[in-house]
This record gives sequence, structure tokens and C-alpha cells, in this order.
Amino acid sequence: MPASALTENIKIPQKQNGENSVRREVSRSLSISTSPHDAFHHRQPSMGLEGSSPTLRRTTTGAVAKQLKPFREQDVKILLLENVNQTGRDILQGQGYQVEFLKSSLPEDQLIEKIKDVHVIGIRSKTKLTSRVLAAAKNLIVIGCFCIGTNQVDLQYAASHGICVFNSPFSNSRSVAELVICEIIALARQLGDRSNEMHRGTWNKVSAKCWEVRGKTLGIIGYGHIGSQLSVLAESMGMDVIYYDVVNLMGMGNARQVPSLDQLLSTADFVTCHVPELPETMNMISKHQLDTMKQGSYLINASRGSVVDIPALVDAMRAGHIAGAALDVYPAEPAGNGDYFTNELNPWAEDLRSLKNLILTPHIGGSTEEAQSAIGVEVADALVRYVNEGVTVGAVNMPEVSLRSLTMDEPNHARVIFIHQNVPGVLRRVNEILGDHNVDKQMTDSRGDVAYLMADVSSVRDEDIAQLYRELESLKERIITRILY
Ligand SMILES: NC(=O)C1=CN([C@@H]2O[C@H](COP(=O)(O)OP(=O)(O)OC[C@H]3O[C@@H](n4cnc5c(N)ncnc54)[C@H](O)[C@@H]3O)[C@@H](O)[C@H]2O)C=CC1
Ligand SMILES: O=C(O)C(=O)COP(=O)(O)O
Repeated sequence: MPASALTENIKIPQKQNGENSVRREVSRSLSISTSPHDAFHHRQPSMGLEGSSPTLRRTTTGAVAKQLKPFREQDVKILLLENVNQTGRDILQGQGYQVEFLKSSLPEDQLIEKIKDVHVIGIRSKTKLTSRVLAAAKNLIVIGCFCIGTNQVDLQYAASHGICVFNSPFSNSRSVAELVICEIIALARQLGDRSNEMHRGTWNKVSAKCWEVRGKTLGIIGYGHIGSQLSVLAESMGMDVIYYDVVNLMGMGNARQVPSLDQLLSTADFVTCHVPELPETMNMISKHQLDTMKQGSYLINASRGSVVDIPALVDAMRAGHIAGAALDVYPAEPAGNGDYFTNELNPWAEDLRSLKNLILTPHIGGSTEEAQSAIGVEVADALVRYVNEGVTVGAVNMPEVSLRSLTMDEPNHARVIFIHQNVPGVLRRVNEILGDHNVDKQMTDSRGDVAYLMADVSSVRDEDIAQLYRELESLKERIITRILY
């Protein structure tokens, strides 16, 4: 059946602004093309068994998994910002998607222009996907954060608009932990200052207030992937490790959890922050906490800039109460590389630059070849699985739903994905619609206000698919319908 035959089944109401809403929705969910004649593509020939596809897989039963291709691959538009690693780009381009790659982030207004068109966006920690930006992203189905943190994305807004978000939960944890180990020793030995002096031609051999780290106490705030990895490394250097976390967690090695932040602060020689950006972690280290820290102790922050109240830290360092600090993250960070670390960016930048034994790094905690290349693969794979098969395993804002792959022996199957508001009665109505077909398998789950249903239906013709799509779209609780085949 030609694609246009299917198109004829679709009623295309005109919107006031002339934009065609069904066409837009269809292009977001079923077919990428915005041409009314291409609004539904008919089935693509299945990939041949002898084909050279690098993604040819077998299911657990040994059958060859059919690669679902909802779109013409070349129509899937992807915008990658912030220098996403080549490994990720290769995977996405290997799928035949249209990939636009930029080295830096974009200011909000430019981002709003660019995001209008794309189905997938890949970012790192700098790009702010606020509700204002996402509201412009009419075709967007998925966001890939090629990093750990997801605080830069309005996760709830994204979920309520059916936009799935993935990240890489631990591929750069080791890199951050190693940087922090390096900083502990560098602060204890005032390495930054000695090196700066030598760069200026000054020989300044001192031992006063320079220490070994062996036998000193490291206090870790947030004992997750990074904190616990750091704990192991610090113990192997002979440090005692204590940690504070809102969750009760088993310590690695001899590390001990302490019941309060104040207890950690008043005991540790080195305090390091590894909590996510949350309302509760905003200025978690401020004047009171700095005062509670031991005289001559050190502070490290490689988590998020909002966690440490920097003017309070400047005061504590000027007073000599804090002997040194290392900061990798800042409340405001520039979109790209350049001479931006000035008072224009953050009002206290010059104050920081004037302090002794303060290591300042440009958010490089996760910036190693190993981490970036692993993250590129992990997040790009998750994006491909989502675009091609609708699998949400690993998503940070959607229920995790997966079905075993359709196989090459099931040519007339379709996968229905229905993201909807999590209210009573929807499943009954969805199943009434699906009930005319043979539902081979189905999974549904909810997370907060949003539910995700995935069902594989067999023996469906192209016109059945169009009808299923129309009927599901007509349900008032629908957020997004996608049909993959
Ligand atoms: N500088 C850099 O380049 C990088 C920075 N990061 C930042 O580091 C953060 C931590 O990363 P992971 O260890 O992978 O996260 P994680 O989620 O594995 O661990 C975070 C821990 O913090 C704890 N926590 C949350 N709120 C807390 C509170 N109010 N008080 C005490 N503990 C609290 C959690 O229970 C959890 O155990 C990320 O959210 C990200 O913002 C991550 C990677 C690279
Ligand atoms: O992984 C994270 O959360 C980080 O902070 C690293 O961010 P980046 O990928 O360097 O922008």
C-alpha cells in the first residue's frame, strides 16, 4: 500500500496559526516527515538476515530480533550540544539519523529556535532545558544527558509532555573520585600555590602547614556512586573516612556513616561534597557549616555550584579558618571555553581568584577520555533503544518499561506506545481499542502522574495501525502515542 493511501485516512484539522496539529503530532510520534503525503510511511522492508547491520541481535530464544524502525532514519533529527563524545555521535549517525553537532551550549533564545525542529537532543551539564525551552520543542520525544546530573532539565515538565530523559548514572564517577584524591593531596601540600610561584619565577620552599594525608579524616557528604568510590581510594592512602547521607548506607572498607552533617563537619580534616543539586542541598555549606568545620580544615566541591555558599567560603578562607579549598563547579558557568571567569559571570569571581591555596577548575570532574567515551556509548545506545523500540529502561523521569524484541518471524506486528496521564479508567479504554487485535504482550507502569504502556500487537495491517493511532490519540488522557513497526 502506498504511503498516501494511509494518509487519506487521517483527518487533518487546520490550526489557527495554519499549523497542522495532527500532522505535527503524527510527525512527532509515528512518522517524522512533515509532508502531508508522507504523514504515514508504510512498512519499511525488514532488515535482511544477511544484512550488514551492526545492530543485528538475537533474542533469548535465539530468534533474530527485528529492528523496529518507526521513521525514515534520515528524518530523525538530533541536536547534540556541548561537545558530546565521538563515540555517541558515531552510534547515532550509524543509525542514519540526521545529527547536528555543536561544541558549546546555547543561550536560551537560540536554543528555543534550534529545539523546535528536533526529535532528540543530547546535552551535558550546561544546557538548561527549562519548561520555556521545552514548550518550544514540539517534536521532541527524548533527551539524552551525556553526564550524571539531570538538574539542568525540568524533568517533571518533560515527563508530563511525554519526553523521556536518560543520563549516564556512573560512567564518570571514577574520574571525579580521582580528581578529588588529587585535590586532597594538592591542598595538603599547597601545590597550586607553589606551582603558580614557580611559573612566576619564585622559588619558595616551605613545609609550614603542609601535611601528609595519611591518618587524616576525610568527610564525604553524599555517599553515592562518587562518594563511595572516593571512600575506597582515600582509605587506600591511609585516610580515615566518615560520611553523611540522607539514606542509611553500608560503608566501604572501614568507612563509617555519621548521624549528622554537623558531626561530619566538626570531625573531618577534609570535607568533600557529592550530593545532587536539589532544593535541600542549596547552600548546604554556608556560614554555619563553615564555622562548624575544624580550624585549618579543607573544603572540596565537585558536585554542583549551588551546594556551597561561595561568599561565605571567601570569608572563611580570608579569616584563615579554612586552610584551602578546591572548586570545580559554580552557580554560573559559561556555555563554552574562553576568558569568562570574571565578576560578570559570578560577582565574587575576582575574590576567589585572589585567594591562596584555592584550586579552581572549570568543571572538569568528569572530563576524561575514558569517562566521555563510555558516556557517549551508554547514552547514545539508550536514545537509539528509545527511538527505535520505545524501551525506557534507565530513564530518569518515566516508568521503566521494556518488552522483549519483536523477531524477524513476526513481520506483521506493531509496537504500540501510549504515554498517558495516570488516572483511573485509562487502561480499560486503551484495552478496548487494542482488544480488536491480538495483543501478544503488554507492559504498563506509572511514575507519579505519568503512565507508560507498551503493547505488541500481531497481524496488523497498515490501515489497522492508522486506526489504532487515531483511536488512541482521541483519548483525552493521552500525552503521546507512538506506533513502531
Ligand atoms: N564535577 C563533575 O564533573 C561532576 C559532578 N557530578 C555531580 O555529583 C553529584 C553526585 O554524583 P553521584 O555520586 O553519581 O550521585 P548519586 O546519586 O550516586 O549519589 C548522591 C548521594 O547524595 C545523597 N544525598 C542526596 N541528598 C542529600 C542530602 N541533602 N544530604 C546528604 N546526602 C544527600 C544521596 O542519598 C546519594 O547517596 C551529581 O548529582 C552531579 O551533580 C557528577 C559527575 C561529574
Ligand atoms: O556528569 C555530571 O553531572 C557532570 O557534572 C559532568 O558534566 P559535564 O559532562 O562535564 O558537563
